[in-house]
Amino acid sequence: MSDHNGVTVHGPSVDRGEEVLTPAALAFVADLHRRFGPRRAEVLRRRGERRAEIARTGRLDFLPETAAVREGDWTVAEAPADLRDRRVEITGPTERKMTINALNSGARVWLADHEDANTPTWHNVIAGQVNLTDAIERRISLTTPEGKEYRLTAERTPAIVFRPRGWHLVDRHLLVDGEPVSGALLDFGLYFFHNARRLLERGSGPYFYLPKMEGHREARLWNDVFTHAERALDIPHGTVRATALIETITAAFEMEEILHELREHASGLNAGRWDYLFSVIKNFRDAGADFVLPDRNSVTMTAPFMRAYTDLLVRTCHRRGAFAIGGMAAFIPSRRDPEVNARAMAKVAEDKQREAVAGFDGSWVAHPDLVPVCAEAFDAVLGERPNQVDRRRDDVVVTAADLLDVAATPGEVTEEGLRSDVNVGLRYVESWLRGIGAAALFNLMEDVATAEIARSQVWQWIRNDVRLAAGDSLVGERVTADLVRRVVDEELERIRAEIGDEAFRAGRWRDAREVFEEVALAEEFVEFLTLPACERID
Ligand SMILES: CC(=O)SCCNC(=O)CCNC(=O)[C@H](O)C(C)(C)COP(=O)(O)OP(=O)(O)OC[C@H]1O[C@@H](n2cnc3c(N)ncnc32)[C@H](O)[C@@H]1OP(=O)(O)O
Ligand SMILES: O=CC(=O)O
Ligand SMILES: [Mg+2]
Repeated sequence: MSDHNGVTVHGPSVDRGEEVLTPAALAFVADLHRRFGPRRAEVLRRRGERRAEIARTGRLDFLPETAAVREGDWTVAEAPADLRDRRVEITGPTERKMTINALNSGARVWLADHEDANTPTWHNVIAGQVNLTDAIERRISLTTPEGKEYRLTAERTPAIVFRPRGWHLVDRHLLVDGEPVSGALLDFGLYFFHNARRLLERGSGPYFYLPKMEGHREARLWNDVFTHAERALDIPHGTVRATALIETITAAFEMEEILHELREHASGLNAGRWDYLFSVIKNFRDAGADFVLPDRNSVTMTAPFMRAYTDLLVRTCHRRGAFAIGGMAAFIPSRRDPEVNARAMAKVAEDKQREAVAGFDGSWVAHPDLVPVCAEAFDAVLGERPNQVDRRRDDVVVTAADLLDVAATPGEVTEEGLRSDVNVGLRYVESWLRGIGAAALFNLMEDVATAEIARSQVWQWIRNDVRLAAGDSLVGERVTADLVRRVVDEELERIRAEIGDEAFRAGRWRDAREVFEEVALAEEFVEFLTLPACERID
């Protein structure tokens, strides 16, 4: 533990951590926290107010007070050279091996993730920053304990777009005046402090993905953080480029306003489909049967409310000269099982083709083997053009009712769906608690966002007296907290039988069960599963 000018570092020691946690970098982060912490608290308070309003009315609408922004004539800043072609973006945590693999993947952009795919252990947070700087310096290499060598082989590496944590999380490993620092400001501050100038010198820039925002005031806060940070380090205004994830239902009603707030720093919007589904469930959890979603794996991007959301996103972006970036198809290829591999390739190809045809300028993949699949889908539509921002989608008309038309989603709630939510929820939380924030489970990518859907839909089914429409032993049963506890017992037993007693004992299954039951069953809905889970790391 070290204490300097009101900044206390509590985290365990991390190899080369002193390169990241320099007195000047800590002072920069502390200044951000002191300056913007109260506004962060204010935006979080507003989230609570808005949610109370949704609970009261069961509705949401476009904001009357910002109509002039939606109707006005404005565009976002021009794209820097290395962000003009974003047709394939690979995402992943900043762990060293994956960093090198992502940089060698052939993607145009690497989303270096400290949000959905990352457990914020102190090691992950700080080692991730070490890896990022090494990556930018092109001096990153690794020899694994098994003797496998990793180094940069790609001549052209992807532009790095760093995703800091969202506004909701704090990091107890670093206290500013005795208060845990905002995770968002810590991640942003360290990355910007160490790398903004380095990136500029290499013909790139400090680029960010902004996660889990719920409205334009949160975008204004980020924009003010960028402006201040640029000024503080004497970096030209507008150097930062931010892509805002539209991954909450409230933000979907403020896409124009979010881009407008960020316009001098904006690069585009991304359709973060998994958190979006979570947000729909969370916000309308007590709005009755019309908002109850069927089994998680049966909700697809062709559901009318998802189609409305993505069409509106493309229309909004292209009207404002901004990039529209697609989301993550969950299917993960397998280098061991050709059948699983072929299915993943086909499913991802279908998803990326749909996005390219709808007007997106590029999209995400979760695995290096999917880079060519996404590239092919976008090459077919873009050809030699770097993007299709000039393709206006003025034909799209999306109303509030379209965005909220959850009831038209086909599918059922089944025993298989319930068991899958419980089994995947437990496995994912267990993995997260061990510091691994993204996992392939049953050949699907699971991260915080997908796990949030699993637990929140269980919560919602219980509150809405849902009965299981199909299944073996449980068909016709009403989903209750007791039933879910029984399923938790059975699924944990299944996992124990599969991995063996020894591995089960060595895992974090008891903690995983406690966290899962808290976030799926507690009377009072827990806002984010990572809040109780963070109490159990380091
Ligand atoms: C909702 C959202 O926010 S989506 C964005 C956040 N989520 C993510 O970023 C998930 C990213 N993807 C991943 O983390 C991984 O692909 C997983 C965990 C799903 C699967 O990983 P694995 O089980 O290691 O897959 P697999 O064994 O097939 O990997 C093969 C190789 O590709 C590498 N690899 C897999 N995914 C990635 C990735 N996203 N970035 C870099 N390298 C990767 C592996 O490290 C492995 O390398 P190696 O052969 O040198 O050992
Ligand atoms: O961050 C992306 C999502 O789908 O959630
Ligand atoms: Mg997300």
